[in-house]
Formats: sequence, C-alpha cells, structure tokens
Amino acid sequence: MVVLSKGELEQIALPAVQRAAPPLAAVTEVDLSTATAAGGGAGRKAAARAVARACEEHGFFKVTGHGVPAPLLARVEAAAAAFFALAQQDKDKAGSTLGYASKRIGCNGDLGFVEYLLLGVNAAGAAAQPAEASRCCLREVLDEYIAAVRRMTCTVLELMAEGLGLDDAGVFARLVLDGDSDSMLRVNHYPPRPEEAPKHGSHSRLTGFGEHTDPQIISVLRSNAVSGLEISLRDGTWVAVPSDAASFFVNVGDALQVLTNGRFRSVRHRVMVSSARPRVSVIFFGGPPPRERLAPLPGLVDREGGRRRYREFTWREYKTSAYRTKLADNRLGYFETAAAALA
Ligand SMILES: C=C1C[C@]23C[C@@]1(O)CC[C@H]2[C@@]12CC[C@H](O)[C@@](C)(C(=O)O1)[C@H]2[C@@H]3C(=O)O
Ligand SMILES: O=C(O)CCC(=O)C(=O)O
Ligand SMILES: [Fe+2]
Repeated sequence: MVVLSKGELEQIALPAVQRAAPPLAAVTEVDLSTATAAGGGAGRKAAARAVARACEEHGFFKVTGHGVPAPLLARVEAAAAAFFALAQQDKDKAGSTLGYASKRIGCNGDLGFVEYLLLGVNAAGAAAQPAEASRCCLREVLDEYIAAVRRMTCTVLELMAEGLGLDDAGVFARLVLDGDSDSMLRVNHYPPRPEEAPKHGSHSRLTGFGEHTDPQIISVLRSNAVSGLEISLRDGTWVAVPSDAASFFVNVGDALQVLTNGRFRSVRHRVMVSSARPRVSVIFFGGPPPRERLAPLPGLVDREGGRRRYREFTWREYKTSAYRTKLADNRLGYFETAAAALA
C-alpha cells in the first residue's frame, strides 16, 4: 500500500480546480494481424504507413491483433495483483530481486502515488535477476510475457522502419534483439486513491506517475481496464487515453526520436489517479546495447537537406545523463545540435 505523508500528498496532488483531461478523440489503431498475414502485402504497407503517421503526429498508437495470448495477459495481471496484495514487509523483502519500490521514482526526488517492480531484461528476453528468485511464479510468468512482447515489439519496429521507407527494415528491431540490449520491464500498481475531504466542492487529482518521455527506443504498454494514462498533444494539451485491456499502447522513446532525426516524436505522458479501482500496467521498454552509438540515420538526415538535429552519443552516455535528471526534464536538449535549435 502506498502511504503518503501530508507533504508528499501536497507534492503529487494537482489542484482541485484542474479538471480531468478530455479523452483522446481518436487514437490510431494498428491491427498487427493484417500486417503479418500471409500474402498481406497491401495490409502490411497500410499498417506501416499508419504507424509512421502516428509516430510523427503523437508518438503514440494502439496495437490490436498483437498475437500475445489473452490467457498469458490474464496470468500476468493476476500474478501482479497477488504480489501487490502482499504485506508491505514481504514486498520490501522481494524488493532486492524484483526491483520493488514504492512512491519514489528514480533517484532525484520524484514521487508518485504508485508502487512498482522494475527489472532489467537480459539477452534471452528473460528478466535478469538472481537465480534464487526463479521459482517465484511472478518471475516465471513475467519471463514468458517478456518473450512474447519482445517478439511483437520487433514486428512494430519493422513496421516503423518500413513506414519511413528505410531500405533496412531491421534497423530498429536489431537493437532490441541484440544480446546486450538494455531493455527493461516495469509493473506499476496504482492503488485506489485515498479518501479525501473535497476542497471547493471537487477532489484534487493525484499524480500516479509524473509527466515524462521514455528514454528508450520504444515502450509497449498494457494495462488492466482502469484508465489513468494521459498523453500530451503537440500543442501541449493533455488528453486521457481510454483503457483497453485487450490491446497494447506504443510510445516512441527519446532514442527513436534521435534515430529518426526528430521525425518521430517521443511522447510526453503521465498517469493520473482518480479511480476507486487499482490500475495495473506492465511496460516493456526496448533499449539498445549500452555500447551502441546513436545518431540520426544518414538516409533521414539527407531527406532534410543534411540538417542533423542530434549529435552522436552512446546509449551508456545518454543513460548516465538521464539518470541525473528529474522525471519531467527534457533529456534530449543536451544532445541537440545548433540545427535543432534553429528548427
Ligand atoms: C527520474 C527518473 C526515473 C527514470 C530515470 C529518471 O532519472 C528519468 C527517466 C525515468 C524513466 C521513465 C521511463 C521508465 O519508467 C524508466 C525506468 C526509464 O528508463 O526512464 C524511468 C526511470 C526510473 O524509474 O528509474
Ligand atoms: O503506468 C503507466 O500506465 C505508464 C507508466 C509510465 O509511463 C512508465 O512507467 O514509464
Ligand atoms: Fe513512461
């Protein structure tokens, strides 16, 4: 259970006057079954175009027909719910092997009304944790989930490359499939919000996970049927994403914004807690190997008359710099070139 002191509550409560964000009018939906069907050349082209358009416009879209079995999704959800229902001392004990933490996000003072597990994902697609944890049922089901979601993620990354018209359709997927890929899995649990005396006739909204962009190439999110995720549109307005437990949501991350020379946008998002029901979300963050040199792809730079918006850096360098920032900071500013500033 996430217990907040008065000071912490004040830090994550948005003012009572702030109304709930309006729902996102239309989220692009990409049906992967049409993109992967045998003889589905036209379907694949259409899906690739839709993916690229969504990544340019919002950096966000929904995936249906994903092929991750519904019983596996149900098992992950049940195992996560069972873990978070444990007594606090048992969750704290498991913390060392499953990366459990509560309220504190990162190490620079960010707080949220959330508890979570955060696991590194190794080359085989399994959560990289000590062997003694391997008998735990949650670990086993998460390993199975990671393998299935990583496969689907690579299909989505191929569609992104095809939608950009790149000759090498595997250019993004290879980074996530690399044996040293720095990928992660996060399981977030947002407890029902605590009872609070209404101020000025309405409740304030609690920040579950403060606004940020994800650092990696791609984030693939699934939640139970409880909403709370909001994305920021290009004009800065926030919109709520209606939950859909049967689908996945894809976020463009900062690394993909760099590789595409800013053509795909890493989406700013947050989670607000206002429901009487707990939200459980599971996010696979597909990242490159630490040694990987990231820079805008030459083909995409050429299309912009040679204007290169980001300098080259390694993923290790980016991560070191990212972990010094606060959640809401713009982590790409440090890597921008003068050309980006002019744009
Ligand atoms: C405040 C922070 C938490 C974070 C690392 C950071 O310094 C800035 C990025 C944050 C983020 C957002 C997306 C993922 O949830 C995450 C695991 C990641 O890779 O970057 C978190 C980091 C975290 O919770 O440690
Ligand atoms: O829990 C969610 O729905 C999103 C959380 C998130 O953005 C993150 O963990 O990076
Ligand atoms: Fe995120």
